[in-house]
Amino acid sequence: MSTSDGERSERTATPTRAFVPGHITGFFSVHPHDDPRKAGSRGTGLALADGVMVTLTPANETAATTITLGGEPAEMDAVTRTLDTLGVDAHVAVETPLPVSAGFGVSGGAALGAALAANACFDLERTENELVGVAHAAEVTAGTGLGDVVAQARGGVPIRMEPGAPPHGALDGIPVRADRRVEFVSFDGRSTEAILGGDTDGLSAAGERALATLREGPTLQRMVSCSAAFAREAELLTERVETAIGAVEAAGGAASMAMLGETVFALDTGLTDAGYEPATCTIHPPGAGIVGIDSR
Ligand SMILES: Nc1ncnc2c1ncn2[C@@H]1O[C@H](COP(=O)(O)OP(=O)(O)OP(=O)(O)O)[C@@H](O)[C@H]1O
Ligand SMILES: CC(C)(CO)[C@@H](O)C(=O)[O-]
Repeated sequence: MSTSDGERSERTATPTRAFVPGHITGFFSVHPHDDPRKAGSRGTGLALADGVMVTLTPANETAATTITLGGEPAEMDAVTRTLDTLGVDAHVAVETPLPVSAGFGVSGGAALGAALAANACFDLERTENELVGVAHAAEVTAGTGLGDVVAQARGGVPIRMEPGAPPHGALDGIPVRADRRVEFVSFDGRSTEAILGGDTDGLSAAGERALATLREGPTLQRMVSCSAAFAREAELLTERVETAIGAVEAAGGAASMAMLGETVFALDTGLTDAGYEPATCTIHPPGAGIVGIDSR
């Protein structure tokens, strides 16, 4: 029996929270398509225990969707489009310890968190794949990402074998320990929209080569070395990123650049051993999900 509108609104007044892991892309290739659910990227990345917490509160009947990032009013096209597609208006509070526009997938995380929280809060009765599809399409259309949402929904060390949201895309992954340490230093942000809006042919060719090499021996170590080869071939490195990756490698570690930000990530204590003072984090094997109701 379907739920009546009255019953539905009774069950909707409570704020709902979703957690989405951060996601560093190591390498990627761009695969456009007219249907944003089929568009996306191939590549690989790391899902991180530092992520995006989204608290969604239904807007009252006259109010439109509003977003805050770290308590400040913010525009996030991917989030707005997600809620528009789901046909709901809400206040979306996004909290994250990660820097925005620095290669950690904050916009994709906010969109996916909003989709999951809206589904619970408004009793929308969508499946996980449907919600991932809505958030992925919103992120692709906004121009802020191609593969973060599907990777964040999965967790761990996802390999994006085929582009797009379910059922179009295909994901695999590299098995890793849950508490595997990752370090990062973020020098500056970089506009994902600007890079994706430019010529991506050379970058995509380098991404396809990196994926082929990774598939010959899919390990975490190789994921990072393929990422470093990609970053160099795609000519995305800035001087300070190149210097930091070189310093980690010289100290015997593995590092690369987080796409798309001026950020270096390293396995274990790679950046510390090279003399940097990095932020530390761990790989997060589970994917995104609802974490509870905010009863305040
Ligand atoms: N203070 C802010 N700094 C940067 N971006 C902001 C800010 N507030 C809102 N935004 C919005 O957040 C989104 C950031 O998307 P972007 O894809 O650049 O970053 P990301 O998702 O954190 O990382 P990446 O795509 O590099 O992994 C954009 O839609 C931008 O308009
Ligand atoms: C385009 C991208 C690097 C932006 O973070 C990511 O979404 C990806 O790997 O598709």
